[in-house]
Amino acid sequence: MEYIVETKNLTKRFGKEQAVSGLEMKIPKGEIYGFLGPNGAGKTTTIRMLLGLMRPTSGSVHIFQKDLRKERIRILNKVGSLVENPSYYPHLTAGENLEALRKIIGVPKTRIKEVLKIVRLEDVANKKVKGFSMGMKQRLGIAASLLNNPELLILDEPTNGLDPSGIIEIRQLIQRLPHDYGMTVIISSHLLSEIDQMATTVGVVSKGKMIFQDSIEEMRKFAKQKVVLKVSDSESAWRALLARGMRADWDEKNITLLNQSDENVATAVKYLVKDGFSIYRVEEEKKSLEDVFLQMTKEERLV
Ligand SMILES: Nc1ncnc2c1ncn2[C@@H]1O[C@H](COP(=O)(O)OP(=O)(O)OP(=O)(O)O)[C@@H](O)[C@H]1O
Repeated sequence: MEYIVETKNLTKRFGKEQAVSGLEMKIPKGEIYGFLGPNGAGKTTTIRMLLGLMRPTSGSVHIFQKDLRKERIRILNKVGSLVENPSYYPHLTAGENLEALRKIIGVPKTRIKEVLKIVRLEDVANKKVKGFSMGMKQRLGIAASLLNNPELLILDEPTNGLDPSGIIEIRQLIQRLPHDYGMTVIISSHLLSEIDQMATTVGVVSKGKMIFQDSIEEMRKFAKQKVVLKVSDSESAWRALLARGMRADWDEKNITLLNQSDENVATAVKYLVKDGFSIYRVEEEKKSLEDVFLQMTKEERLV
C-alpha cells in the first residue's frame, strides 16, 4: 500500500503533558482523511508536526514516502494547508489577495483564475474581501492553499464557525478534489457530523492516541442496530433466555439481544412464547455515527 502520509510512533510532549502519543497515521493516496477527536485531543499538534511547523519529541513523519526531517522543502512544496483562520487585506479584492501570495510562491499568474474556479469564487474575483461572508473567506483560504497545486492538502477545522450552508459548500468543494485533481486531503474536526459525508477514511484521536483508523464503512459497522424486546415480567424473561444459552442484556425494563441476526431474534421470540411470556414489542434501535464517535472517545477503545 502506498501511503501519502505515514507517521511512526509520532509523539509530542509539552513538559509533562503528552499531547500526541505514539501516533501511527496511515493515509493512502486519493483519500479524504477525516481526522477526528474532541477538543484538546492533539489534532492541531499532529498537523503542525506534519507541516514541519513543530518538531516531534520522538517518532517520524513520512510524506510522499520521504522523511520530513531530511526532505522538508521538497515535500512541503507539494503540500497545501489551511491551519488557522486566514488573514487577508480586506480592502483588496479576492484576486489581488491571491496575487500577493502568488508572487511569494512563484507560480504562474494563470493559477489565480484556476484556483478561484475550483473554489467557485470566480464571479467575485474583483470584489473586495471585506464584504465576503465567513464561508467565502474560508473558500478563499482554500484557494490560497491550492496555489502551489498541492498533492496533499491539510485543512485544520476548516468548517469552524461556518453556518450549515457554508459547511455544505466546503464539503462539496473538498469532495471533488481527489477525483478532479488527484489530491489527498486531511481534514480535522471535532464534529463527526461535519465530515461524515465527505471522509472516505477516518482517524479518531483521543488524549493524543489513535483509537480508531479505518474506512468510514468500517466505522459505520460500529453503528450496529440493537434489537430491544418489551415483554411481560422482563427479568424472568431475560433469565429464561440466558438459561437457554442466548446472549442478552437487561436494563430493569427491557431486554436487548446481543446478536441481532434475523435468526437469533426469531429464536428468542420462539423461546419466550414457549416459556409463557407475552411479547409487547420487538423494536430496532439504531445508533448514529455520532453516537459511535462519542462512545469511542469516551471509552478510548484501543485498536
Ligand atoms: N504550545 C503548547 N504548549 C503547551 N501545551 C500545548 C501546546 N499546544 C498544545 N498543547 C496542549 O496539547 C494538547 C493537545 O492540543 P491540540 O491543540 O493539539 O488539540 P486539538 O485536538 O487540536 O484541539 P482543538 O480542537 O481544541 O484545537 C492540549 O492539552 C493542549 O493544551
